[in-house]
Amino acid sequence: MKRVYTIGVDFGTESGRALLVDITNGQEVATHVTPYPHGVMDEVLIHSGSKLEQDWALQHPGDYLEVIRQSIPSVLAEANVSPDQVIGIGIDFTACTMMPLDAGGTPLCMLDEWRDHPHSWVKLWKHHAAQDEASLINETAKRRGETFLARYGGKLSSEWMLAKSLQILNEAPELYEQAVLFMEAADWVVMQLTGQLARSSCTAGYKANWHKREGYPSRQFLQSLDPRFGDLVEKKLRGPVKPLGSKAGGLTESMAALTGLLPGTAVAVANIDAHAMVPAVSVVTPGKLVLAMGTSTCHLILSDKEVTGEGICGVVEDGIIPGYYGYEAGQSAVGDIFAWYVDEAVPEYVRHKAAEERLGIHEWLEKEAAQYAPGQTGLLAIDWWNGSRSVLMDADLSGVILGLTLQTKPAEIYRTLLEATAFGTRAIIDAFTESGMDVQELYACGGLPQRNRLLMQIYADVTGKEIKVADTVQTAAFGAAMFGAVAAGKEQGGFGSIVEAAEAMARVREETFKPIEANVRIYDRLYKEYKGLHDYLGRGENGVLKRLKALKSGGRQ
Ligand SMILES: Nc1ncnc2c1ncn2[C@@H]1O[C@H](COP(=O)(O)OP(=O)(O)O)[C@@H](O)[C@H]1O
Ligand SMILES: O=C(CO)[C@@H](O)[C@@H](O)COP(=O)(O)O
Repeated sequence: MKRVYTIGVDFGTESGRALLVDITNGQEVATHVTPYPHGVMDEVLIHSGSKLEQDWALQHPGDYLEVIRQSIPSVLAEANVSPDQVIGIGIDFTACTMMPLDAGGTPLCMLDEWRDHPHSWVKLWKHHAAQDEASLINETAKRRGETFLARYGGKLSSEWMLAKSLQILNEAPELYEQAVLFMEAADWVVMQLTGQLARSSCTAGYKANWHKREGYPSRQFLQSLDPRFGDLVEKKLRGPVKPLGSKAGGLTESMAALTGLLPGTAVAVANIDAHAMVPAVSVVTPGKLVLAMGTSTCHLILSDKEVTGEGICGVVEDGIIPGYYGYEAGQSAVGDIFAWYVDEAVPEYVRHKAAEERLGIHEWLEKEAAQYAPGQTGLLAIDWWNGSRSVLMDADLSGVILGLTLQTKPAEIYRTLLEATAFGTRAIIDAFTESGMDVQELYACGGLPQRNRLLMQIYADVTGKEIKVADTVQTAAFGAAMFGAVAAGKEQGGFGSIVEAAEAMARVREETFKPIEANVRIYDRLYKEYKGLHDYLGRGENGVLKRLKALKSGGRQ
C-alpha cells in the first residue's frame, strides 16, 4: 500500500518550520526550520534604518515565503518522499499578525513607494502600539452595549485586527486609504499557496471579532470609532470566511514549482498556532486545558456551553474543534521573559560557568534553580514583561520582581521568573473556573515543555494539577499537518474530520508531571501574595506601572 503524508508549516515568532507526517501512524518523518532572515523588527525599520517607536513589532512577509521555499523542499528531500505521496498541506501562524495589501495581494511594504513607511509592514502579534485604539474600542463598545464584547472577556486586545487597523487609520490615513485589504499573515500565505482569498474562521473569530451568525462588528459601531472606519469590513476585511478543516484551494502551478509538490495538492484553511496544537495533543473534548507554551503562552479549552467572563480572550463557536465552543486566554510573554533574563541580565560569570559545564545558559540556570525549594528564594515576580493579556488585558502593565537582596543569585531570579509565569497560568485557570468552566486536566505543548523540566514541575506544583505533555516536537506544525489531511479528505487517503485525524495521529507522552504535595502548599501561599500584588498593581489601586510607562514615553501623568 502506498504510504501517504501531509505537511504542516508552523510560522512562529522567530522562524518557520515544516513537518512531514505519515498519516497512517502520525510519525514525524522529517522537519526543517527556516529562521526568518529579518527576524522581528522592533527597533529600526529595514532599508531606511529609521527608529521604531516603543511597543512596535514588525515582520517582513518575504520571510514567510522563504520558509516555504526552503523548508518544504527540505522535508521532501530528507524523507525521500515523492510529491504524489503528499496529499495535503496545512499551515498555522501567530495571530493577529496582519498586513495591508494592494489590489493584487502584494503587501504594501514590498512596493518601493511604501517600504519606508512603518505602517506598510506586517504588524506582528506582539506589536503593542495600538493600546490607545484598543482602549477607545473597548470604551465605545461598552457604552454602546455591543454584544460581541462579552465574548472577548469584556475587552479587546491591542494585539488584534480592529486596534491594529484603527492605528493605521489614525497614524497613516494615506496608507489606510491605499490598502485594498487587511489580512492575517496566516490567510495571506494560504492565498499565496492557492491563489484563493479564503479567510479562516479561526483567525477571523479570535482576532477580528467575527461570529458565525452575527458576522463582524457592525458598520455603525465602526463608524462610531471614526467615520472613515465604517467600511472596514466591506472593504478591507472582505473575502469569504471558511470553516476550519475545510480546503482553501489547491496548490498553484508556481507554488508547486517552488516547493516540489504537485499542483492541486489540497491546502487547508489557515489555523492559529496555539489552536492547531489542541487536536495535536489529542484534545477534542471539553475539560482539558491545553497550554501552548513558547515565546508566549496560549490557554485553550473546549466546552459545550458558551460562557463569558474576565480573562477569556475569546470564545468562538467551532473555533478550535467543530461542534464546541473554543476558549482562548493567554500570557503575552513566557519564554520571552526567560529569554530577556538570559540575554539582558545574566552576569558574565554565569556564562562562564555554563560554558565550562558545556551547558546552555537556560540549562545551567535550570539546574541551579532546581536546588531551591519553593519559597526559598524569598522572591516573587509578576509576569507582565509584555503586558497582561489575561486576565487584565492591558498592554501597559510591566513586570515586577519583589524581595531582592544583596545575596540574591541569578538562579533564584530565574526560578522566580519561571514561578511568575506559573502563577499567571493559575490566575487564568481561576478565571475560567469562575466563569463556570470545568478545568479537569492540563496538557502542555509548544517548545517550552520539551526544554525545561523544572518549569513543568513548577506548573504542576503551582496549579496542583497533573500535566500531560505532547509527544510531538513541533506540536503546532503537527496540528497543521492534521488539518492538511482533513482538507485532502478521505478519498485522497486523508480524514473526514479533525476528530478522526486526532484518533489516528495525535498522542501524548506516557510520563506526566504530578504535583508534589509539600510544594503545592507553599505555592498556595505564594499565589495568594501574587494575586494580592496582581490586583493592587493591575486594577488601578496603585497605577505606578502606568505612571512609569507614561514618564518613559515623555508623558506628564
Ligand atoms: N531551556 C529553556 N528554558 C526556558 N525557556 C527556554 C529554553 N530554551 C528556550 N527557551 C525560550 O523558549 C521560547 C521559544 O519557544 P518556541 O516554542 O520554540 O517558539 P515560538 O513560541 O516562537 O513558537 C523563547 O522565548 C526562548 O527564550
Ligand atoms: O496570540 C496567539 C494566538 O492567539 C499566538 O499566536 C501568539 O501568542 C504567539 O505565539 P508564540 O508564543 O510565538 O508561539
